Amino acid sequence: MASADILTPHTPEGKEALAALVAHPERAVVALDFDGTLAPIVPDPERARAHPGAVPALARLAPRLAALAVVTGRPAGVAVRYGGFAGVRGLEHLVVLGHYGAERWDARSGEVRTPGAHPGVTAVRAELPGFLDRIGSWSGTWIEDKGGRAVAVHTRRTEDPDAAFEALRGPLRELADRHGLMVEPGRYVLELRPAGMDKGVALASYLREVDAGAVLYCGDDLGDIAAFDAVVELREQGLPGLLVASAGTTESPKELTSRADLTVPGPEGVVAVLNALADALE
Ligand SMILES: O=P(O)(O)OC[C@H]1O[C@H](O[C@H]2O[C@H](CO)[C@@H](O)[C@H](O)[C@H]2O)[C@H](O)[C@@H](O)[C@@H]1O
Repeated sequence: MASADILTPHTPEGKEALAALVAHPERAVVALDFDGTLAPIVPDPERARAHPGAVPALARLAPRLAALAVVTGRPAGVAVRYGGFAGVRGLEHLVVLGHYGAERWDARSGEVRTPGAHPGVTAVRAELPGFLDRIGSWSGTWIEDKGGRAVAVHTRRTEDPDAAFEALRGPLRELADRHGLMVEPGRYVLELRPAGMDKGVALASYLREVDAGAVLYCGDDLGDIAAFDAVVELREQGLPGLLVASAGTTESPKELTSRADLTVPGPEGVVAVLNALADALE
């Protein structure tokens, strides 16, 4: 992929934000989602790993920026492990906002700050296997235990992931309601987690914290729409923002791609964008 060509937003807002980012990288924040953006989608969520070009590209870019963040639905520590983000030269100031922003890992300290287990999640973790048996969920439906802050039910490995996903929506909503949780839908995954935090709230608060002068946000899934919306709102208040969708498969949600200033083909395209930006800043 030709390096400079990929970094070509098609909207005036995107072009303006890219110009602001290149003019003052020392005030800019680059924030990216993990699965589907930095890591290719794979059938087994425990085998997801960052694209081999992702960490080198992030490490090239980070020293030129005000801040670099990964904003993910994963527990922060899991994203750090699967991403290979710890102890990397150039990523000494990386921040990973996990569980949609409820958790935070700082490369500086190497520690995760977490609000601890939520009683509703604890109850659902215990109830879920029996619940899925009782409702007769599709064979291949898989529970991802994400610790005390969320539990996810995946249908990618069933015979008909769409049908299995649709069949689960109603029952899981009812289960979540009963335990004071919300259902976060994603790419063949329905996640039960506490309300009150999303990637938009997390991103906006982080941008305020570092006094960002411009932002690039890149994501691939429904959970990233809150971050896209936050950037659109901040743009209206004068903060230049570039929205990048990691897409190119039939799974890419239109609600996300239609809001993007730039759409690139999956993690490979994201790595190309990061390298093109690093080239522009060098
Ligand atoms: O916010 P993200 O970093 O994008 O995390 C969202 C969810 O991603 C993971 O599931 C997705 O990726 C899996 C591995 O490629 C794939 O098998 C699955 O179908 C996708 O939905 C993760 O397992 C979830 O916990 C995250 O919430």
